[in-house]
Amino acid sequence: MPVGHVLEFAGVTKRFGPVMAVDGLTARVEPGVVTGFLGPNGAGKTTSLRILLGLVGATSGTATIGGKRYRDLDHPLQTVGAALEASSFHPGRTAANHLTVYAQAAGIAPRRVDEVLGLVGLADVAGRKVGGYSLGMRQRLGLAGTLLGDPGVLVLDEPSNGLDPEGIKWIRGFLRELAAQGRTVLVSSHMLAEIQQQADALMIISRGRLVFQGPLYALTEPDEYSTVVDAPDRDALRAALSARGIEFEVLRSGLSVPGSDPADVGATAAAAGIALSTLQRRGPALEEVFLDLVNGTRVHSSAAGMAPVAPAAEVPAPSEVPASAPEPPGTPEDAATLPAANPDDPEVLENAAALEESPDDIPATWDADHTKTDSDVEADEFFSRFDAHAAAEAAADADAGAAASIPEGRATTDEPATDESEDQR
Ligand SMILES: Nc1ncnc2c1ncn2[C@@H]1O[C@H](COP(=O)(O)OP(=O)(O)OP(=O)(O)O)[C@@H](O)[C@H]1O
Repeated sequence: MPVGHVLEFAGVTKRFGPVMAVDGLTARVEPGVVTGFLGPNGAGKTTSLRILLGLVGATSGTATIGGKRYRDLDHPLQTVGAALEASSFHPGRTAANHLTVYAQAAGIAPRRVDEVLGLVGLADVAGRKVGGYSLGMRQRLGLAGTLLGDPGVLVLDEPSNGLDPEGIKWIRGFLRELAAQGRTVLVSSHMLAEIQQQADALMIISRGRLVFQGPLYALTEPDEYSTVVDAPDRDALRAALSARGIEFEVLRSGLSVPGSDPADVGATAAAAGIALSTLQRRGPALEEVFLDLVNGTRVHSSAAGMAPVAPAAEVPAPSEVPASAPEPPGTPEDAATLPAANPDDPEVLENAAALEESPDDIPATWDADHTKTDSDVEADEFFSRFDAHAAAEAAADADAGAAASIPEGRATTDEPATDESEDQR
């Protein structure tokens, strides 16, 4: 069974020129539960996750997985599965083909591709090109990719985006199951209503700063709750509460007793022989609490002193932002995330060559609907580095006179491909 790890953000700060994307984020994510990473658009969630995954360097502070930075992990793909965008797949490749490339590059057995596609409900469409997939299907494929290495940590950026209600229900159960197996599951979202259904614990950020961390129920304080009680004989109920010195407000729907426990109110009514028609606990609307936290009008003790105090300045578009500390190309983080390819494997080379497919192979919907995102660029970079690596290795082998010893099987995998799987891929 995969082992979950604690994720730790320690004073993480990231500046993009004048934009403070993440501002001293200190938080801890525990295994065994689904943790929601919540914040409005532009709050700094994706940047924090990218720092955790070594895709971008922090200006200061550290983010670790089981005490190690991503680049120091011995087996990154078997430790962390991450999906930061649903659309970072090449539209001209099939789902199975895509995952096969990743699996081969990481030395993961090809049968795992079929397993994970089955787990996310894509087995029947594994042979279809991803360009024809709906957003929800691409989300499922992203999730399948994260599971390839059977990792103990899952980091998912807005995984419910584009899912229909049935898909949302499915992913909720699926993530809970993964967490129940002891994995660490961190899921970002900008919608409380969505994360409320999925997560047991919450980390909320606003303008790059932590404004809450803890279990969902701790979002509100116990004294913010009241008991709403009513009886067919409301006058008798009022008299019984008053006789005990219990203060209440009169609502249309009954009597509201602030800061009380429904059990105590019920016992008072029972002692006076009053039958009740309503006995309910009511709290503040979580959506209001969330908005107050992100607007800075409510400060929670879990993030005391860290909440934003002033409205954010207008944020320039990324393209207008001069990079004060540009990321060096080919950082050690990049190298660590690039699994070694086996250049001798004919299928690896064939897969790499498939990327050069004619644009006619790409469904028209892709061109019409899709704008290239950072993640697409990352995917392209991944494959181009993959190709370059394979070509360099092949050239080195040829120089050494090793070309004649090209193996026929898959040196990076532990089982031969079947005819069926070859056809599908
Ligand atoms: N590469 C970049 N260059 C400049 N600014 C950036 C870059 N990436 C992010 N930002 C800025 O950093 C801030 C945080 O962005 P980030 O994408 O982390 O937020 P988010 O919480 O994930 O938002 P969303 O929910 O909209 O995805 C935003 O102001 C954003 O414009």
